[in-house]
Amino acid sequence: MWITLKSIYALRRCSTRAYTCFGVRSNSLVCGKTHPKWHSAVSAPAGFHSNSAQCVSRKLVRNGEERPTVICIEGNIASGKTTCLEYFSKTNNIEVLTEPVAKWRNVRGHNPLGLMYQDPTRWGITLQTYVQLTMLDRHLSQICGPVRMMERSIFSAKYIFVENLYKSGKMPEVDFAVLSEWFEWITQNIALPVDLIVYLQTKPETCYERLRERCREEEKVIPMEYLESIHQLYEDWLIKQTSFKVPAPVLVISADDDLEKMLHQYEENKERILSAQRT
Ligand SMILES: Nc1ncnc2c1ncn2[C@@H]1O[C@H](COP(=O)(O)OP(=O)(O)O)[C@@H](O)[C@H]1O
Ligand SMILES: Nc1ccn([C@H]2C[C@H](O)[C@@H](COP(=O)(O)O)O2)c(=O)n1
Repeated sequence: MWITLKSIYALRRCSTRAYTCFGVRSNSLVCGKTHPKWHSAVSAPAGFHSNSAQCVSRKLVRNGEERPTVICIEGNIASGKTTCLEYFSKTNNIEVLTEPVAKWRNVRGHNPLGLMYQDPTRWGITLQTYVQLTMLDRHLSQICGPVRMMERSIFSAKYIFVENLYKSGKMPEVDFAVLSEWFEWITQNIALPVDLIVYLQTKPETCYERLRERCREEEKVIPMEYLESIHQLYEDWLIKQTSFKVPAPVLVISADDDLEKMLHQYEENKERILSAQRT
């Protein structure tokens, strides 16, 4: 099975078992340099699903590059994540990666985000499959500085949005099963390090107001209950820490305040955020 990834990887082998063919390809242009096309042609153990315990760690990792500190900004829809990233983008040596919403609104002329809001049962799987792919691409994209700040993560895509669709009865079980299989394969086989999660904690009411103000066409149908469900899932994941594994320490920033106060809070927390320790 050949897999094409955008970044460079080497397969860290930790077992002396015989391997069959498993390749990783890179075709990306990085800071002006083109990387060799093919990297690492090693293989997965036969039947790796059933005997994966024999291979303690065989994740795909970057090839000799020093990795940056990775900080993910998490929060409800319209909680202020992009605005927060805009603030940090003015700081030297921080690479800011916003969510690829433009792609979710236009993939080869189709709008899976809009379709999902119109008919979540039919199109939830379509949007979330694409979100998973594009978020993976974000996590794996080439390093351009010592600190990377990302809007959300592949983890919240699954633990919050896919979970919400499924739990609310809007995603068929088979769609959820397929997405879960993909997610588990990805996270078990590819190293996706996160060093700090900054959770912008808001009341759902605040998000509702900001959503109305932002007025994104596809989101006009979002009711308050949707924001409440997303809020609850975030709280269970990052505050109570009772639902899913939290991949990094969490810094909670209360984000209901007006813009001026928020910018002040970001300034105050800047050192703490940027000095996140690599795990
Ligand atoms: N602290 C704030 N007070 C009032 N409005 C805000 C604040 N932060 C962001 N906004 C506005 O709310 C909307 C959503 O913010 P945005 O940063 O796009 O949220 P997200 O990226 O989390 O969806 C935008 O119109 C933005 O200008
Ligand atoms: N996995 C995801 C991630 C995001 N969305 C939706 C929610 C919003 O309508 C839009 C962008 O989110 P924002 O950055 O504004 O919080 O994408 C989703 O449905 N599934």
